This record gives sequence, C-alpha cells and structure tokens, in this order.
Amino acid sequence: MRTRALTRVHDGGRDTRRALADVDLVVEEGEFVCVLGPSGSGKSTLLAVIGGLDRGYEGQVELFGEDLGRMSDAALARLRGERIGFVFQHFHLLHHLTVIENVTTPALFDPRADEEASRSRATKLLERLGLADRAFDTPAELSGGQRQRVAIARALLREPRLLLCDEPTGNLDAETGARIIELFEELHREERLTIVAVTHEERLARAATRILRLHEGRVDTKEHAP
Ligand SMILES: Nc1ncnc2c1ncn2[C@@H]1O[C@H](COP(=O)(O)OP(=O)(O)OP(=O)(O)O)[C@@H](O)[C@H]1O
Repeated sequence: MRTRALTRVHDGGRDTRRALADVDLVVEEGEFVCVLGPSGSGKSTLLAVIGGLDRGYEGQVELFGEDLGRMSDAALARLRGERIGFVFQHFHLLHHLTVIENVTTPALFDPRADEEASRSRATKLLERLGLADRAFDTPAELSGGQRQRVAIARALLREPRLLLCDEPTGNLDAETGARIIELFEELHREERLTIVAVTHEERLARAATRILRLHEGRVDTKEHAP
C-alpha cells in the first residue's frame, strides 16, 4: 500500500476540515502497523481512504499495485471484498441476524463462495475468538467486547491480505484484549497478513512492527519502532 501526497478535505460548508494533509506513506506486505494520534488527527479517515471506502481524496493511493483512483466502483468493491477485512469502530453488525450469519455475510456477495466452507471457517473463527457458544445469539444479546470479536471474525472470513482495524481492542477487558492481540500476532507471523490498526492502546502498539503517528492530518516523519 502506498500513498502519495494524500489529502482529504471534509467540506462542511464554512467549516472545511483537512483530515489528511500530504501524506506519503508506504506499508509493505506483511507489516503490522499501528496508527496512533490524538482524537481528530485523521486516523479513521486514513483507514477509510486506504481501504477504498472513501474516494473523495486528492493525491494517489495504490493498493496491491493498483491505483485506486483509476478503478471503477465495481472493481474497487470486488478488491475490497476479496482482499481487505475491516473492523470498524462501531462494529456495524446486522442486528436481525445471528452471530454466525453476521460472520458469513461477506461471502453472500461472492457468487463463487461455497456456503458450507464459509460456515465452517466462521465456526472455526468463532472458536478461536472464544465465541463458539454464542453462534446463534443475536448481537443484541452480546456484550460490547463480544460484538467486537464478532466483527473481527467477520473481517477475517474471506482470508483477506490486508486487515484494517479501528480501535480493535477498544472495548475489551484486559484478558480478551490480550487474546485479540495474540490472534493478530499469529495472523501476522504465520499468514503474513498485513495489518493496519488504529489504536490508543499501548499493549496493541507494542505488538506492532511499526508505529505511525498522525498529528493534524500529517504523518509524523520520525517513524518509531514499537
Ligand atoms: N464525514 C465528515 N464530515 C466532516 N468532517 C469530518 C468527517 N469525518 C471526519 N471529519 C473531520 O476530519 C478530522 C479527522 O477525523 P477522523 O475521524 O479521521 O479522526 P480520528 O483521528 O480517527 O479521531 P478519533 O480518534 O476521535 O476517532 C476531524 O476534524 C473530523 O471532525
């Protein structure tokens, strides 16, 4: 993933905000990057842009060697579905579906996906995340931390190459948070999954291979080892 002179201005009428300003960034395949920075520094905006969800940017974003600006909406949607997993700050679970149905939703949009295989992978992910016994509950019956883990399982269903997470351990108690961090470390080490995670949490940042700091939409040029 590479950005060149990436700028994102949110036009709020009189109140125009520059959420990202001239960001030049390279994330190599297999990296585990944590993005830190104060509230409003542009972290969520950065994830949305590099994940192809927000196309209102200036500059260039390259993902898996392709220039996002040159892709059609359909091609970008396909790329997102096949290669990117998102864990959103507010989970975005579907409340009328069960946990296992939520986890398998990404496969619904792929006509080639095998329903049995998706369900079996979803079950394994839920086991790995300590939620096997909640598969048939609805999100409303879960705690915030459990919903968070459902969102993580869903993001991993399609075996993405890039995992983008906004505060993935934000709502979790220490033990569950540690379990998620271990899972990220495993995925990074064993499957060479590229992870970019926005966080305020020291524990998660320590697990990363690189720390990136944002300040008022700019990347702090002194990059830090964790
Ligand atoms: N849809 C939007 N419309 C207008 N302004 C926006 C929008 N989204 C973000 N912004 C503004 O862009 C700036 C960066 O927001 P962003 O959500 O990326 O920050 P953040 O670092 O993720 O913050 P937090 O840690 O509080 O989640 C802020 O000033 C915010 O008010």
